Amino acid sequence: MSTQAAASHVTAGPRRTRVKICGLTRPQDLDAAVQAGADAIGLVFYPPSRRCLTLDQAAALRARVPAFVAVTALFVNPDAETVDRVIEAVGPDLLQFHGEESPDFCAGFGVRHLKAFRAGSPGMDTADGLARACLAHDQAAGWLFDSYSAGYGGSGSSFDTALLAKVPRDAGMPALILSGGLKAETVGGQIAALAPFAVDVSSGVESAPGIKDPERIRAFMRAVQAADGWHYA
Ligand SMILES: O=C(O)c1ccccc1N[C@@H]1O[C@H](COP(=O)(O)O)[C@@H](O)[C@H]1O
Repeated sequence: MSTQAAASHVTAGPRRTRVKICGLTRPQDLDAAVQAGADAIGLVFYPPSRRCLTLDQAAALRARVPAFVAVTALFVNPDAETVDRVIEAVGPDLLQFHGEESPDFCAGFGVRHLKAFRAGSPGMDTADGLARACLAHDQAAGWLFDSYSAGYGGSGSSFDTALLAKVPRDAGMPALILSGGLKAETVGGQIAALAPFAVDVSSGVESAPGIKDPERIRAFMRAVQAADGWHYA
């Protein structure tokens, strides 16, 4: 192999798209996600959601999570006391904000956070508008893109990813996390087209809201690995 060919092989070699499985409510689902290789799991603290947990339920799930798997606590326009109580009782590695929270609010808890954006919502219905919204949240560890649908997320619906065209992708910027209606059948195409840092799924690996399906979790993980170019036996 020539030097040039070897260099291009190294540059174009397999990458690894991180995977977050969100909306876990049962220990067996958490175990299935961890065993399938999830990098992160999400616990929902938004009372209208059928995936919403009590502090005791969340603490019990959190206790099953092994080292090197990150735990995210998801909120929609919470008050600060609610976030503090979750941090105290559950000890999440990351907070995930899905509402209209301000940059200062998101950054005010001493825990790293993801800011979710509903792509297509007013002000975020053009590539420029969405990029502007992101840049206001430059203290986030990641920008998570979800669809604009009734409620605040977890709906299983997708969005026009052309809206992501102007989101900054430079090193040192918050990670681009693709979400919204992903499933095993579609995630590979999205990874090929957009090369997100991570993908986040909830409805697409469920048999009913809040009830994960272990085979759908495994199929999703296999689809991500195949898109990345990893081939496991
Ligand atoms: O899961 C929920 O119930 C939820 C409620 C409110 C805001 C966000 C929620 N979930 C997140 O939405 C995205 C997309 O989920 P889906 O795969 O389309 O179902 C994902 O980040 C969930 O964590």
